[in-house]
Amino acid sequence: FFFCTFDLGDLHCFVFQYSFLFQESQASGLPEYIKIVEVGPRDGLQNEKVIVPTDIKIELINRLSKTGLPAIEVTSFVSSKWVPQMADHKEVMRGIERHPGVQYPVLTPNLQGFHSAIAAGATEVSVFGAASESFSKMNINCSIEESIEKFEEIAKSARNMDIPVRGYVSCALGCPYEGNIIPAKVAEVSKRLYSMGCYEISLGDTVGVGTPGSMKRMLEAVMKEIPLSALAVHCHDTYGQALANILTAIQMGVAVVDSSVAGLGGCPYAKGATGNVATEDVIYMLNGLGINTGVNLYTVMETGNFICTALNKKTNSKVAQASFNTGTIH
Ligand SMILES: CC(C)(COP(=O)([O-])OP(=O)([O-])OC[C@H]1O[C@@H](n2cnc3c(N)ncnc32)[C@H](O)[C@@H]1OP(=O)([O-])[O-])[C@@H](O)C(=O)NCCC(=O)NCCSC(=O)C[C@@](C)(O)CC(=O)[O-]
Repeated sequence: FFFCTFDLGDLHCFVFQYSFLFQESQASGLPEYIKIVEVGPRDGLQNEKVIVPTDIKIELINRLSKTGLPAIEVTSFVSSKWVPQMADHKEVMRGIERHPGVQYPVLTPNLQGFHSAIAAGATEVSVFGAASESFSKMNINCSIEESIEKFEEIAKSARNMDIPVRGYVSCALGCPYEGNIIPAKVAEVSKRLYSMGCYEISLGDTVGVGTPGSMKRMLEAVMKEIPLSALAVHCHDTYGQALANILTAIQMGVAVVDSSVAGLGGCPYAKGATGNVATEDVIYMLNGLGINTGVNLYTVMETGNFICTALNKKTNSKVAQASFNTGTIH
């Protein structure tokens, strides 16, 4: 192993990296590599009450691009009346530096959003459906069936333009309006998104109510319909279960995890739900399991520090909090 010192604000911290750990995952049957999809600039910021200046959003994404993250969700091409924080989507999309090998997806709810995104230079989009009728209506103002029709239009145009499409299924472990959601419904919506050409389905615990038990039951149902290699999990941490839920998913073979720097976030249409699991905490856990992510924990922590300072709030990352308190990352 080796260690190095670094400055985080006034702090001098030590980073220990145990390279031998990376051989451990092979022996345990866990995936050797987990792809982290950073959703902080979109999911993390969309619920912020005060409008974050565009140059801060661009700086956040540029910093994240230097951490080794393979995918960074940039913004969403939705109505500014619905989500005012994302109104500067074009400027953000046009303003960021793009690093080779990094994907920069954006959310598009309909063809109007898709065309605006492409015009602004997007090269990957995500459609976002739900396994709950009520959430679909509250979030995108249409039923699940109507949303599928809109997503099919996007998928068709995207196919013609060689644009990859990712699909979200919100409320995969519970709905803020309907409560329990049956796994069969999640599997059904996931299958429809996958069948229309979404290369990956991200299963969203939008309200963060899931547990390892409900995660397992939901994944078992979805895995009957969709190859494991096309699944991702997207966990909010409202009930403090996100890391346990992610561990359950990766023990079942899921190798793509969404997370948000500093644990920022929440959905404007899921009242009370807190942010996504913190990227720092996911990386720390995966490092400890010997799973490679290619992401540098220290630079993500620095980026978390940058955005928390800009937003004048405390990080939600336990790893960042502990490192600030003790001056050490193990
Ligand atoms: C989907 C709409 C637009 C439908 O909204 P609508 O009102 O039904 O749309 P419409 O087609 O009737 O058009 C009404 C107006 O909206 C405009 N409009 C129409 N489409 C667009 C567009 N794409 N971009 C910009 N403007 C648009 C359109 O031009 C028109 O403008 P007006 O003539 O009144 O000036 C609306 O409901 C909306 O924007 N919803 C936002 C939903 C959202 O962003 N939610 C948060 C993200 S989802 C989430 O966080 C969950 C996730 C993904 O993270 C996973 C998880 O955690 O589970």
